[in-house]
Amino acid sequence: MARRASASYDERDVKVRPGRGSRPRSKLRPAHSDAALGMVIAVDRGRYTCALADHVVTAMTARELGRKAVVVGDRVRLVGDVSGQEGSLARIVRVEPRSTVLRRTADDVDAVERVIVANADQMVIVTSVAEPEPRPRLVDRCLVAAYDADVEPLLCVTKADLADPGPLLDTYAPLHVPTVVTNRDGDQLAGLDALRRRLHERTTVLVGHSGVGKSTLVNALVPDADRAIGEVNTVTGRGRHTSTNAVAVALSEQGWVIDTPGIRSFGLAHVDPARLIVAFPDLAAETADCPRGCAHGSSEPECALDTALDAGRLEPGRVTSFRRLLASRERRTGD
Ligand SMILES: Nc1nc2c(ncn2[C@@H]2O[C@H](COP(=O)(O)OP(=O)(O)OP(=O)(O)O)[C@@H](O)[C@H]2O)c(=O)[nH]1
Ligand SMILES: [Zn+2]
Repeated sequence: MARRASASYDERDVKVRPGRGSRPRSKLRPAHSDAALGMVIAVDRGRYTCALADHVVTAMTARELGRKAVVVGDRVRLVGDVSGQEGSLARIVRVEPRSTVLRRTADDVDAVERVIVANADQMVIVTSVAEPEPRPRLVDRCLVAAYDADVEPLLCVTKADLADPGPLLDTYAPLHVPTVVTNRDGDQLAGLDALRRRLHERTTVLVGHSGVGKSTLVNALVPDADRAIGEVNTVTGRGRHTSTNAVAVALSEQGWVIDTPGIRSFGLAHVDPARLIVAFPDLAAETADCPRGCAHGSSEPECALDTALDAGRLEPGRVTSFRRLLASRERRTGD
């Protein structure tokens, strides 16, 4: 299925700072202070599709940016031909400071971090009740990444027409993560209104395993998403978007939803192992009774997680998920 972006965004979504025309240019502050502000909505082989106030332009990065990665969600300053006309190419001369950075590594020991999106304030973790089966450990990893990046998580359980979402919801109930359930009903998607309310005026990144229904959600939320991506592709002249990249789509309600390609794993080499527990609040509550310095791993002699397990206060699967993640991360430091 084609990845998509929107050419029909709302100009209120792109916040333009007041001009600085009256201020003299200092030597330290180079030119381009009058550069147009845009948001990167798609990246494809060195070409950046950027949404300006009322049109979309294709851009490349200027040499002065160096090797700094520019990703979907970035607010950038553009110079050159910003008309967006066919064949035009603008230059990105600056990346504005990011409010959030969502990262991922190939595995838990990989030193190379990949920034998935910038400036997202919400992460919708999409998981289907069936086809494909839920992968709780992938969900846990997404939660870790969300908390680490200071991005608010939301769980979206899809395909509730195929199986009862109850057990999956029960698993995550103790986490107090907001949850939305959707299902196919004829050729419609039910449950969208609750999701729409959660997306209002926010920049939301959708993550999840391949096939869970992310693109289906985006298409249902933004009825012209497919047409919009077609327009972007005409601009870049590169045909269909590769499914290896994230794409931002503007919501008519204001806000952005960023579709990302399906993932099999979510490497967390960049996350401090001591912070993993933050994504497991149900477990964290039990660790108050741990001895000082307890890392809560399976080899800890007096970890309160074991006491809680024995007493039946915790679901074994939750503790296993946490400890597997912890062990996987600790391998890196050789502990
Ligand atoms: N039964 C049912 N099928 C659904 C539902 N939502 C999506 N699907 C189907 O699930 C399949 C995968 O949906 P996609 O939206 O392409 O999934 P995706 O998460 O975008 O997958 P990737 O692009 O690989 O990451 C498609 O055949 C959809 O028609 C649903 O609520 N119920
Ligand atoms: Zn412990």
